[in-house]
Amino acid sequence: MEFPTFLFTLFFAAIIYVFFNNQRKKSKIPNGCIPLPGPTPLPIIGNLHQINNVPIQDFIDKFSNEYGPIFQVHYGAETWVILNDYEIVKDVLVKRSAIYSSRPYNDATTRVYFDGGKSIGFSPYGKYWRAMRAVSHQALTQKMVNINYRDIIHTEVKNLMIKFYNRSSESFNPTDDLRFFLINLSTTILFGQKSEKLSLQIEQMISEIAQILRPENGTIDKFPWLKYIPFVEKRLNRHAYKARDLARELFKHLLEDLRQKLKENENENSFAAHVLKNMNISSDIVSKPYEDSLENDDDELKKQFVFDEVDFMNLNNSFLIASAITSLNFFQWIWALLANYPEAQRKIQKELDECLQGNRFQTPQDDLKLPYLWATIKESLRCRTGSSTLMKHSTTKDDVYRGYYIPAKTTIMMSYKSAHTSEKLFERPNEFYPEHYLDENGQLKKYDDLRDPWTFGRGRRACVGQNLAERNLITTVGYALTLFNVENDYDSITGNPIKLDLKRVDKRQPYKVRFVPRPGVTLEKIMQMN
Ligand code: HEM
Repeated sequence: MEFPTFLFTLFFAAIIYVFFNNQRKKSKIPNGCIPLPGPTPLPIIGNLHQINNVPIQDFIDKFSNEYGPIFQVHYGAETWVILNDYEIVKDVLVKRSAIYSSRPYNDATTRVYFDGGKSIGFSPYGKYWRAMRAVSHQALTQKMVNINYRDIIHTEVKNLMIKFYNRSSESFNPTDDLRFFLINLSTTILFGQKSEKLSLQIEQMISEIAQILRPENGTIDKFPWLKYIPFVEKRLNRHAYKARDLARELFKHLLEDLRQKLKENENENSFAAHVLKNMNISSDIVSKPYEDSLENDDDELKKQFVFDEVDFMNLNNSFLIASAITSLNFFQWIWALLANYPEAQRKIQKELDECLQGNRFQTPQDDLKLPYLWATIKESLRCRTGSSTLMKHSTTKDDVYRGYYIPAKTTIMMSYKSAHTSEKLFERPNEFYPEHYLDENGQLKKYDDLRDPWTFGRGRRACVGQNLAERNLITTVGYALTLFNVENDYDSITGNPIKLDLKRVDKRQPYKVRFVPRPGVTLEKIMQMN
């Protein structure tokens, strides 16, 4: 068959397949259930004509007004059920988490980059994921973070502060310094090592993987038949293949180094060392997350899961990506926010000065004396999450929720906005107001499942690195405000500060701020402070 004829036949076959598939899905809705509302899809492209290139939050707002807080859209062959109400999101993530805690199978990320879902973040819900999660959790408890990683955080944050001090005569965009700070911090925590070469390799790998992580990316998920055309598949997944090759090379060396280090010192304390000691790794077995996670695996729960080396490397890789990308989002935002709100800085500095007397840095033991700092971190996470929706979830079996039929393997997208900007939950939902998290005595309010930021997720699949992430955020912002006033750039003619447009910062547009040393702060003093 000629190639164009082959393509045409394939295209035609795909139309028929999608058409019949849609009909089949419609007829499968059980009696008494309501079909999910949503814009009418066209054959093959679904709702792409209405949602492609539209910011996710914009179409969520638009369709929610029309169809309510639960609706579906079709990204080509992919169906997303969108939840845009915090009570519903909580129901699904917490009360019905046994059904809603899987991840959709994404061609570039799951199949190519993570070798068929061999990782914690992209594995299906089930036996494999539970075993991954247990190993990770052990290495990231509050206690482990404070005992094992706090010193590393202290050292790396102090180095960052020295960089900021050395640039204190200018206004600058801190993104590059922050990126390398986060990579160095992650590699030191994960593997007990850092170097410029390593940072550059990771930087390259992350920039490739970042191209495929956006929820709306994934042409092959929208048009699955494309993957049967070899050169098209290779081209569409080029970032995933490149990132995978870089990761394999990188982690192979890191694993060799780690094994060598453990021979020399079995008390090696890095995250990877801890995981390697607790993970049952065999060279004979090849785990297959999808097959290994089949339902009815309860009897197997007590048996220790057997992993392979790729699982180990991909677990560490997931942590690297998860920590570097999400934390960078936070840090790109927080300095702009603080520069625009000097009054919040003064309140934080007052409590830092009272607690530390200007001659040391804070430690986890000081946490209770720093409520305004904690409230500011929470409020900045509430005001800006870095993406409109949580990481995609997926259903493990059919469910009927509020009368709607939601079949197994449906992709579930949950919007942060419904909780973060709810007038029912917040006095000033659209303002930066750290007092949202303080009680009448100025103390941090007790954790509240609805009002606390949803930025780390909720339920079984919530961020497993939250303790580490929060320790890092609080330490970095606390150290910075102990040493500096974060100021807006000045207009060179009038000398007036230029207030930043936070909407542009939110869209990751570059901006500049100044880190102006506070009275008495010198390089020598920073070097001496512990
Ligand atoms: C500001 C920093 C961070 C934010 C905002 C953040 C946020 C999130 C969110 C929203 C999820 C998905 C929750 C869900 O699907 O319901 C997640 C998952 C995850 N995070 Fe984080 N994270 C941060 C830092 C970290 C760090 C430092 C680590 C590692 C040490 C980490 C490791 C992970 C992992 C492994 C998962 C996947 C969990 C799973 O699928 O079971 N994160 N994170």
